[in-house]
Parts: sequence; structure tokens; C-alpha cells
Amino acid sequence: MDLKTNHTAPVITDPVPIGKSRLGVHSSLLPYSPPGAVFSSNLFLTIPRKKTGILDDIRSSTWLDAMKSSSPPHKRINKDYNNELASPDVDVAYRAWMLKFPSALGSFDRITNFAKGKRIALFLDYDGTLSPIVDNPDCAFMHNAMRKAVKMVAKYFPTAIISGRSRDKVYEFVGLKELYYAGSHGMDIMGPVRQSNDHPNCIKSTDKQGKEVNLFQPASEFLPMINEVFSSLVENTKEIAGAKVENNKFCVSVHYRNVDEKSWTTVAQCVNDVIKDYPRLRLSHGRKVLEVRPVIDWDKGKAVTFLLESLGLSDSEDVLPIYVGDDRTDEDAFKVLREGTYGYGILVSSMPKESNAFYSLKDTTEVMEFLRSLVAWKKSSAL
Ligand SMILES: O=P(O)(O)OC[C@H]1O[C@H](O[C@H]2O[C@H](CO)[C@@H](O)[C@H](O)[C@H]2O)[C@H](O)[C@@H](O)[C@@H]1O
Repeated sequence: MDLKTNHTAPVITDPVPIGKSRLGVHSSLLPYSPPGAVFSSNLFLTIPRKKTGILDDIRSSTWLDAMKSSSPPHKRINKDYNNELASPDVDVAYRAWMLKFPSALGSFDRITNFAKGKRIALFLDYDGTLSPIVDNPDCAFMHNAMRKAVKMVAKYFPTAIISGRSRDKVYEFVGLKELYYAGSHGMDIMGPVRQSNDHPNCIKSTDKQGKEVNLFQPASEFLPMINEVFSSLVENTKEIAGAKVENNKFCVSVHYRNVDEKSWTTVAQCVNDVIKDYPRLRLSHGRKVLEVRPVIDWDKGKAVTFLLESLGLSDSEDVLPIYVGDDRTDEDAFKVLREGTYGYGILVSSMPKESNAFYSLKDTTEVMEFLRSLVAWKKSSAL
């Protein structure tokens, strides 16, 4: 099979239109299961190539629409969004949306009633969930108040952060040793050592404190390829003002948040020029970011399941997993919890968005409030 001709990396397109059945899962929410994908016996996916040319795809409105819709301008959310919410139309739309995705704060009693007699396991995304979206990805710092809330919640509930960032980078931002960390969208998990953890990609290692841990890296063989692609992407995008390439270890992010909209097609073209020669890599959309990742059957949902097993918490009767996240990649985790009907996904969004989550929180401030409420509830129920 010629792997180089006519190959187009599959791309996740627009979010699901508002109004689609909440239980229906749109294909754009299934980043690792593009139409026609075939699962092989290991973690790899075989994806049939499209017949259309790569250039046609990138210049099509689908690409640009996906790039435009990938994230609302964060300044509008931070500064003017409250004013915008005050406008009757937006307010009505958001309120209608909240009937489908009620506030996790407003529904707190309902959540904790369901949690009675169960162990809550908490999974948190980083960007847009624990830290507000900012222009410079290197400056997405977490506020101290949020760090304190996460530290407290981890004291009472097993807590893991599952991020698209590299595991080291997210640890550097969060700086709490009492958590479990999964980087590269779940492709790099540091979890507890378990006797029964005999997964082929698990190796014993030690954490920064010298404690024995389990390292799970299902895409480890992609490391040289990812580094090569990272260098090519840096080279190819260096003339595009505002473009930034980030090495997330097992995946690469190409940011276009600070690129003039007129040059977004150029960004997409540069990325495709590089990855067209790598049929084992694929492309997905995040918040004003194109993400290059290995074509393996692994995502944040699989990472949640893996961590629950590693923590000895996979007995769904006694455990209530809660996952809080804001991005498309978090949908894989929401979906696992929804389909297993044993946990809650909480979507962080200040705009109506289709999702597999059950509840919503408006922004990082509400996430912090939710974490604090969990701690207060746990303390009071222990009295
Ligand atoms: O899974 P996450 O922890 O949410 O990580 C997803 C991506 O987050 C980062 O990018 C996003 O946040 C940046 C900082 O606020 C923002 O500038 C950018 O536009 C967003 O896409 C991170 O830089 C990426 O590598 C992660 O994949």
C-alpha cells in the first residue's frame, strides 16, 4: 500500500448544532472514530483516505468554519460577555441551553444526594477549566485560590488532571503532588502502582518525589515522529505572524489564536503540508488550535477508565466519577461517563454548546466554587 499518495488526515469539523438530540452523539464528537474507521486488534486505527485533494479540503468553508467556531474570543468572555449576556437574545438562548445542561452549582444537592454512599473520583481538565483561556499558552497560569481549591478537593477525593498539554508542563502549572496527572490528551498517564496493572504499555517509574508509580504511554513509539513533526511545523510556520507551535510530547499543538484571520488558511495549509507524509498522524481542532496526534484508539475517555481501574475504583456501584472540562477532547470523557451511566460530565462553557455532559458551569470561577462546595459537603457529611 502506498502510504504517501492522496492521503488526507481526518479532521474533526464543526460542533454539533444546537437542538440535536442530547443523547445523540454527532460524529464530530467522536474524534477517534471517523466514518469508515476500522479498529485493529491493537490500539491503532485504520482510516480510509479521502479521494479529494488536501488543498481542496483546507480551502473549503468547512475548514475555516471549524477554525472560527473552535473557541469564542476569550476577551469577549472575560470582559464583555457579561454585557452580552445581558442582551435578551443571548440570555434567552443561554437559559434555554441550561435547561438541557443545568448548572452543577444549582444542582449541587441533587449531585451530592446521588453521591451518598459512593466514593467521588474527580477528573479535571486544565486549560479553560482550571485556568482561564489566555492569548499566550505559556502564560496560562492557575490562580492561587484555584490551586488551593484543587489541593483541598484532592485531600478528600482521588483527583486527576487530564490535559492536552505535556504531563510535565501541566504539573509545572499546577504544582500539586497530591494529584494524578495525565498529559497529551491521556496518552501519558502517571498513576499509582497496582499489582493487577498488567497492561503492555505500563512501566514502573518514580515520580518527582521518588515514589514508585506506574507510567502508561500507549503512544511511546511515536515520540521520534512527533519530535520530527514538531521541528517541521516550527520551520513551516515561522513566517506566519502570531503562529505558535507547542510540543506536548505525544502530540503537537499549532496555535492560531494570535494569527490574523486572513492567514488561518495558510496555517492550515502549512500543517497539512507537513502531516500529509505521516499517515499514522491525524489532525483535530481545539480552541483556536490545530492538534497533531497519533492515530491510536486512545483519548481522554479511555484515560478516565484506565485511571479508575488503576485507582481500584472501577466498581461503578460504589463510585461516582465526575469529569469537569471545556473542550472537544473532553467530550470523549463525558461520553464514557454518560454511556456507562455511572458518572457526571460537567461542561465549562459560557455559551450554548452541544455536549455529552450532564451539567454545566459558566467559567473557571464557577469551577472553583464547585470544588469548594464538594469539600464543604464532604466535611459536613463527616460530622
Ligand atoms: O486539555 P487541556 O488542558 O484543555 O489543553 C488543551 C490545549 O490547551 C492549551 O491551549 C488552549 O489554552 C491556551 C491558554 O489559555 C490558549 O492560548 C489556546 O488558544 C487554547 O487552545 C494548550 O496550549 C494546548 O497545547 C492544549 O492542547
